[in-house]
Parts: sequence; C-alpha cells; structure tokens
Amino acid sequence: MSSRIELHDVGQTFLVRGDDDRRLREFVALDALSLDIRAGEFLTLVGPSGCGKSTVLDLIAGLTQPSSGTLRVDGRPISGPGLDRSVVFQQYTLLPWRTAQANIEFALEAKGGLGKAERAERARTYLGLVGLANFANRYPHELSGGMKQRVAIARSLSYQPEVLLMDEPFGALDAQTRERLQEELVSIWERTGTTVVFITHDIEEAVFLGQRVAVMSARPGRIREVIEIELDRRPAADHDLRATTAFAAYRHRIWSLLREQHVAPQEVAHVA
Ligand SMILES: Nc1ncnc2c1ncn2[C@@H]1O[C@H](COP(=O)(O)OP(=O)(O)OP(=O)(O)O)[C@@H](O)[C@H]1O
Repeated sequence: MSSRIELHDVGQTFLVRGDDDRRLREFVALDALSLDIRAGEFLTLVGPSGCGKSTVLDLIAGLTQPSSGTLRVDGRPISGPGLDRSVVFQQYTLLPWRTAQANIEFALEAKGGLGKAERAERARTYLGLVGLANFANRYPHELSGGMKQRVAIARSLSYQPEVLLMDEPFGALDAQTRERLQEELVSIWERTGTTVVFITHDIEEAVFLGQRVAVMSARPGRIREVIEIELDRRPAADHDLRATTAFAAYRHRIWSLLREQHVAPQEVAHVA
C-alpha cells in the first residue's frame, strides 16, 4: 500500500502585489522542479525558508495546480485531493468538541464506506498505533501538544493512505517530545509501508527520518541535491544514532549545502 510520486519540470507562479506600487506581479515560487519519490520510501524535504517546500506538498496533495509541468501518483496525473494521499500539518487541526476517538471516527465517516462499528474499531486501532489507547475519551484540550499531534497522525493513518504528506508536523513540539515522535513515526512507517514525504527545517530531523533527504535551493525553488542516507538503524536501547560519526557527516553535508545558498533577488515580472 504505497505509491510512487513523480514531479516533472514543475513550475508554480503566484500573482502577488508589489510593495511599492501595489501592482500585480508574477512571483516564481518553483521553477522546473523534478523529483521522483519511490513507492514506500520516507523522503524528507529541507530548504531555506520560503524556498517552496509547502508549495510542493500542496501540489502533491492536489490542493493546488501547477503553473507548468506534471505531477503523477503511480502514473496517474494528480488532478485534485484524494483519499490515497493524506496531509498532516504543523497545527493539530482537531475538532475541540470531539474526543480523540470521535475525531478519528468523524474523519472516517466523512470518508465513507465503513459502518459505525468498523469506524470505532479502526479509530481504536490507530490510537493504539500511536500509543494513545488509554486516551481515546479525552478531548483535545485535555491532551498535550505531542498527544494532539499523535491523534492527528492517527487520523491521517486511519484512512490507510498510500501517501502521507507531513508539513513540519513536529515543529511546535518540545525537543524531547519531538524525538519520541520521530522514533514512533519511523516505527509506524516500517509497519505500514506508506510512502512518506516529510517537510522540516531541522537538519537532524531530516537525517534521522529520511531514507533520502531532498535539499531544495532558494527562490525559485528547485531540487538542489538528493542525498541517500545509509545509517545503521538497528533498534538497540543503547544505540544513539544521532551521536554517531556517520550521522554527523550527513548533518554537516546538508548544513553546508544550505549554507552555500544565498537568496536570489525576487524573480518578478510585470503582468499588469
Ligand atoms: N498563495 C500564494 N500566493 C502568493 N505567494 C505565495 C502563495 N503561497 C506561497 N507563496 C510564496 O511562495 C514562496 C514559497 O512558499 P512556501 O510556503 O512553499 O515556502 P516554504 O519553503 O514552505 O517556507 P517556510 O520554510 O518558511 O515554511 C514564498 O515566497 C511564499 O510567500
């Protein structure tokens, strides 16, 4: 249950108002961006602020259409959102008046195709998967930030999507919670085999999670380099992956790539 995603020569241009004369101008956010994401892989996407990471994710989710180029999932052109792709944002986006369990059941109801008992069962299964089996009846305000984000992840997984798109999902969490959720996410990914595209600002997070790290260049956004991460990920209690020399070398390589970048002058052209 995983899909291959292909982006070929993708361009995205927005119309923005100029600061000086308020005239509409074209703003090139992405230019000829190509990327092939393998079925079942965990790909992390890093790049300077404003380089177009969320724009890429929105395009894969089908929330927006590109100005040029093509995007495909398993060979099919992406023409809009679909239940084969699920998005987790930085904000928790839970319904405050529903319990954790009911939040997931509600999302499954909207999806359709499952009876009441099946929805309840599936919600329990996925809450269990993210370690919240005992918190099913709590309302969002009774959960910590990390727990709320786990519910959001459980909700996205409960659709059993082929692609999980994550836009800085751990950005608002404290360092300890973040590390724990990173480990849980890897273990969930190993069990489900879902294709994951994960945006982050954090180089260590990108190296820890990604089988490959795609580094984007500053405006207009393109893929600068895709780095294959080969680390000894054996799950031993005393194995601190982040403390290894190999981990530090990858971290440094990506840091250097990002540091080399300077923000090009805004690419604008008058259109009105
Ligand atoms: N709907 C829009 N209209 C106009 N400009 C937009 C729109 N969406 C994004 N942009 C611009 O496109 C560029 C890329 O934005 P995007 O949010 O994809 O970057 P990002 O790499 O995710 O940024 P960050 O790391 O800061 O979250 C930015 O300069 C942004 O201002």
